[in-house]
Amino acid sequence: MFEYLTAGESHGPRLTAVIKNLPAGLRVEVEKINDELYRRQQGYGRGNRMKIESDKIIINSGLRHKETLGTPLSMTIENKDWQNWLEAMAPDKERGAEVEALTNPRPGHADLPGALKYNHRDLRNVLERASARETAARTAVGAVARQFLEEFGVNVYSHVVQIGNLKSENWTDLKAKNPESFNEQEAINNYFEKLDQTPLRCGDSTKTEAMKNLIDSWRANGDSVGGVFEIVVTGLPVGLGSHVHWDLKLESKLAAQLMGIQAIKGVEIGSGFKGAGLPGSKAHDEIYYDLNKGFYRSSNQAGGIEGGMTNGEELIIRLAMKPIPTLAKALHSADIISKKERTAAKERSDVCAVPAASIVGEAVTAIVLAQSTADKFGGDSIKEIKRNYNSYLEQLKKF
Ligand SMILES: Cc1cc2nc3c(=O)[nH]c(=O)nc-3n(C[C@H](O)[C@H](O)[C@H](O)COP(=O)(O)O)c2cc1C
Ligand SMILES: C=C(O[C@@H]1CC(C(=O)O)=C[C@@H](OP(=O)(O)O)[C@H]1O)C(=O)O
Repeated sequence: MFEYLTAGESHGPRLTAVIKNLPAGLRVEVEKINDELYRRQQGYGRGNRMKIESDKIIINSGLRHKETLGTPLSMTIENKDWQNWLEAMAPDKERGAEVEALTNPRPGHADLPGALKYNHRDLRNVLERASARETAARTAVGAVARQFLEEFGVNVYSHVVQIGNLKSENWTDLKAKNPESFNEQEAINNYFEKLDQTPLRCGDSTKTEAMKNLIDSWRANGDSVGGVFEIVVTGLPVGLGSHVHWDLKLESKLAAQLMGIQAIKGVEIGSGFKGAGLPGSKAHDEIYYDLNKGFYRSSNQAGGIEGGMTNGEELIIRLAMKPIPTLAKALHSADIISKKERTAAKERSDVCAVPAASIVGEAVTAIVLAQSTADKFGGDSIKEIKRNYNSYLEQLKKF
């Protein structure tokens, strides 16, 4: 379930997303999809393209009176910038003499390996699809997945924890500070990226302005900057994913799809790389039992996954994003036609897309979790899936 495809070039007419097999009877609010598209566009550090676009979803099939039909859900997002690229990106017109080929590849982008692999002599044939414009379509798919997950009380949050070398505390640090007085809902409200708030939400609000200033200084230098964001998921039941085969493990599904986001170069679950340096006595989450709560843990180093399965604790993921490859002070490159020394192409570009990517990270996480939930509880309608889910909860209660 929730298999999907996206299509579309960055400066083509529109982006398309098709979700192949959703359960019937799922309530989908178009406004909630638009909210996520809006959040993705807000991130601090973006370039001028975001002033042109104002992404809105168009539903083409699969939804009737706000409920899924169990048929393919197809959606499109118009590229407003298309109007400025009618000649350069025309699908069914011969190439005009005025359309210049782009021949100076950018280090760090798909330009050169893509041209060599696909035998293109115009780098635009590669970059148009490599572009993270595509993440708008994935965010729309994620927004549908989120609405499915909400039916099961699952919520996905994110915030920025590092810009350049400037770090802020993460969710695990925050919870460890005052475990006795920790109020989960209050912390969630204070900590995570929201629709109506600053476009760079860092849990440690004292660092938010410093992070923005850092992005501004990289922009002033004609440079770019990367960072790390953290995703936290609440409300997951025990047992999504499986230990029985490598490709059924929840981490392998999460890592594969999250690494599929443009410019993401590292995935960490729970204490991750830091955990590798801890003694075993400090690295694991001791098991307790309470008649009301059932089995629970006093810490969450595992980040909510043990043996490839959710263990009922919060899912905690951190993703490293490299600095944006297009630089105003362009890097050294070589022309693919003349083979002579040239500086890399410098198109209009973002300086930092870590806050924006955190929204894409939420969407992709929601997609993986919706897929895993549908795999475990199966069914053609949302009612059938819920029935299976509720009877599983009963089984856990009686365990
Ligand atoms: C939300 C988002 C916005 C991005 N904006 C830009 C940009 O404006 N300019 C650019 O060169 N790369 C940008 N990137 C990164 C490139 O798309 C990415 O580095 C490129 O496709 C090569 O893929 P790779 O970094 O995964 O190897 C962005 C990535 C994301 C997730
Ligand atoms: C369009 C989006 O991001 C784009 C991602 C991107 C890249 O190379 O990845 C390059 C830029 O495109 P342009 O050259 O048109 O300014 C970004 O604006 C978007 O996120 O919607």
